[in-house]
Amino acid sequence: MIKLREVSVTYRGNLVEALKNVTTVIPGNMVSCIMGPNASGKTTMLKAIAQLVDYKGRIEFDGKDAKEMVKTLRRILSYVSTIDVRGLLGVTVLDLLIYSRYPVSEKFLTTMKDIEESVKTAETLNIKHLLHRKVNELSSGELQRVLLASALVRRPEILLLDEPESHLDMRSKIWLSGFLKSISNDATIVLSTHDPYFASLTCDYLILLSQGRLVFSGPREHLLQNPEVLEEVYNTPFTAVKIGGYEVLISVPLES
Ligand SMILES: Nc1ncnc2c1ncn2[C@@H]1O[C@H](COP(=O)(O)OP(=O)(O)OP(=O)(O)O)[C@@H](O)[C@H]1O
Repeated sequence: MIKLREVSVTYRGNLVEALKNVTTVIPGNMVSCIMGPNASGKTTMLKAIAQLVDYKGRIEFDGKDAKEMVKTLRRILSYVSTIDVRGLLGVTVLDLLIYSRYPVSEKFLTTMKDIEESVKTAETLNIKHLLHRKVNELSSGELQRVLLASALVRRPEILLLDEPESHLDMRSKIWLSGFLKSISNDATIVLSTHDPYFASLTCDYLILLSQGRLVFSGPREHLLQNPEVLEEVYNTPFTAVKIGGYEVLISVPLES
């Protein structure tokens, strides 16, 4: 369980207030989604949880202050954002996966276990054929899978994903949704997304931000029954529809 208590983040001195007094609880061993319009603070919230930005307030992992467990978090937490790796010129996918194991690797040098785990993870995510390709030459969708692999290769207990479904085609999105659900028994997963369909298909728990403030946090069913919460934040109509017996949220004009 991750607890945020009155967490605030500012940038550029105090000029930009990206997160304002956010208090919420993110359940363990589930998939949680952070939603909200552009610039509402989703990435900042993930980065605060990952201890990648300074914040006021308190973040706890299972009751322990995150600021006192930074070393442990390097081992048990993976944070993934597409933007961060675009500059990795010449690095192969296999290099990236092995490098990503560094915090959990047994020795300073690469071990056979690191290589085996990297190949195994690549197999699981159907990217074995990409292992010797250069990261900066991949398509955006290929890169998205590779990044997920780089996060999973160290078997994290906490997995933070910034817009993991972006750039994925529909079939891959559905695959990703099922995959994340299938591993959520063993990991606490928090992702940010712009896609209400993907969020309602994938997440057990939803968090909604608007202009840095928490507007809603609770089980997905609650938001499905009250889509007007989303409508107010996005200023656009949302509705819950049943597809194949599964209820999801979509955003479409209700009347023409
Ligand atoms: N490094 C930074 N320096 C200054 N301002 C920043 C920085 N990072 C984010 N911000 C600002 O903080 C606010 C929240 O940004 P953030 O990236 O967290 O939003 P977001 O909800 O993830 O946005 P998007 O959906 O557009 O990706 C925005 O106003 C943004 O301009």
